[in-house]
Amino acid sequence: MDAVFSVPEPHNEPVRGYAPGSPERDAIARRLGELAAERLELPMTIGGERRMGAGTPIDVVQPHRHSHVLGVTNNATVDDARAAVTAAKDASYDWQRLSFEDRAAVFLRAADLLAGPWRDTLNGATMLGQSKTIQQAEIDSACELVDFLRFNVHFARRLIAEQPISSAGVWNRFDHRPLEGFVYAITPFNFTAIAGNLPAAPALLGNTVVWKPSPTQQFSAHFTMRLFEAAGLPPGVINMVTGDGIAVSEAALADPDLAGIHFTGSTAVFQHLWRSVGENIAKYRGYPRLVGETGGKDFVVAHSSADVDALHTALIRGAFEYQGQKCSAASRAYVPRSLWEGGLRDRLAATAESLTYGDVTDFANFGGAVIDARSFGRLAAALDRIKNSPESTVLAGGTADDSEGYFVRPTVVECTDPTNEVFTTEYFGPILGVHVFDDARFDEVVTQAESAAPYALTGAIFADDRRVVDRVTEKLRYAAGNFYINDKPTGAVVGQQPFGGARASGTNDKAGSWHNLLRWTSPRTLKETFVPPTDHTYPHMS
Ligand SMILES: NC(=O)c1ccc[n+]([C@@H]2O[C@H](COP(=O)([O-])OP(=O)(O)OC[C@H]3O[C@@H](n4cnc5c(N)ncnc54)[C@H](O)[C@@H]3O)[C@@H](O)[C@H]2O)c1
Ligand SMILES: N[C@@H](CCC=O)C(=O)O
Repeated sequence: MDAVFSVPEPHNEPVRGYAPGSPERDAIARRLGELAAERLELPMTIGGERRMGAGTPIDVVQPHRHSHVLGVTNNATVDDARAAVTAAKDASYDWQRLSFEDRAAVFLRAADLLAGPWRDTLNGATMLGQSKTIQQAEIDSACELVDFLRFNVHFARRLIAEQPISSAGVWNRFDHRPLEGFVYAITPFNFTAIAGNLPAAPALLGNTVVWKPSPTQQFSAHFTMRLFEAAGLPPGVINMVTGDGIAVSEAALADPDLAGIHFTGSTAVFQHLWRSVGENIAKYRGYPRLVGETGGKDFVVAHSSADVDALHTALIRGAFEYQGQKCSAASRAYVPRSLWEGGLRDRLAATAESLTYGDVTDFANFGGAVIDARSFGRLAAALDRIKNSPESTVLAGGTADDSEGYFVRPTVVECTDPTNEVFTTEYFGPILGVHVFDDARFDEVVTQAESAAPYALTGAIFADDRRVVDRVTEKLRYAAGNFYINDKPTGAVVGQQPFGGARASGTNDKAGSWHNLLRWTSPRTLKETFVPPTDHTYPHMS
């Protein structure tokens, strides 16, 4: 077809409310019942074929009721990983020869399927497998994933429209090639949307991918893979391998055709991957692109002019939604004594104590469980250290119970030492550290908070005094990749607040924006001269 196509204008998928009596609530309740009743095989998908593999089996359970097994998956072996790499390479030529519009249509169709008939399946799987409430699942596995898919197409279309200028007699062009080789996408447990986006974004630009989801997200990853297939994704474009990823990395990181890593997860794992790439650098055909969005120790700084109601709500939602398991979660707060002793302390503690964490299929609950036994153990140990720290006072929570599910209570800790681990260590759970300061020390506290932790992901200032907003925004310019004024530091929306951080928080390539997509192309410049010169001399030579 000879045409320059425009792509549909993207819009953010509206968030459904699931209020009592609403049709969407009845529908998700039904689907949750069906999903919970199954005990699925959760296979790999390699070159379009499903395979369980011979690696060690892993039970995928409901974190809020760990005796309930949703499905069984297997650790991919080196052979499985090699098969996935081969399948990705084999599919590469045909996939990149398809027009951009054909590739875009697959992902636009996936977005519409997800917004419609697949919505309850992805939301239900995310609720059961990752212990998200319906609100937290809806903003993730439905809306954010739909947004990623639609906005990626819009941004990629703009990117490939980018062309150089041409002088008289010459036509210059940019060929936006996919990378030469395959992309290795490794995804975290906590966002179904991120897990879907990391393989999909490079694939949209013509790359083929080996995708390794987290074992604790495998239930919703399984349905995401089925969704891509239902949307017409050809075999081998995205190859999903399962399990802990150790054997997958052994094969993928040693392969000469590794062209890029698209990672989201902890800082330690990304640093390990980066080191391995460095050690293998002479083996590769090119320099692999390394894109990693990693940990955070996200702050809320309050000024005495702040609106206390707004601050209170932001701290509760920012710290305790999804059990604090967001890279963006508010985990350290700096609060002036006038606000703290003027009522915020007691109110924050009372609200935190009132939050109910439980079975997420009971829609009355505010949250669920933390993801697994490892996370529970890490958080329980942190709570023990906090309780033994003389500078710390636990004002709410501080307890954990894994008898039925991996439950950790929303915890508020007041700590006098701003260098204590509660202000520096990413716990990835519902623990909020609060440092209270005399109002006159505000600037000093902002300076300390700026680099108290190695991360620079998200942060917020609460103040009504505009001069303070201006001063702090400038002072904390490099302390967060996503900075919020009078709002919680979580809940970035695709297309509105492009997301990512720097320092130990990652390469800041802003998921869901053209900055990220740029990393998955390797442009070739074409210069065509219509009437080439036929005399090698220049005027100054005569
Ligand atoms: N900055 C962001 O945008 C962002 C978003 C979500 C989560 N996170 C971060 O992710 C972390 C929580 O997620 P998590 O617990 O899933 O992280 P994680 O680092 O434990 O695991 C991430 C992924 O890496 C895999 N993995 C671990 N070692 C591997 C290896 N050697 N080879 C291949 N794969 C390997 C895991 O199986 C998983 O799929 C937190 O630190 C959080 O801040 C960051
Ligand atoms: N983008 C999400 C966080 C992703 C990390 O877990 C937010 O803005 O809350």
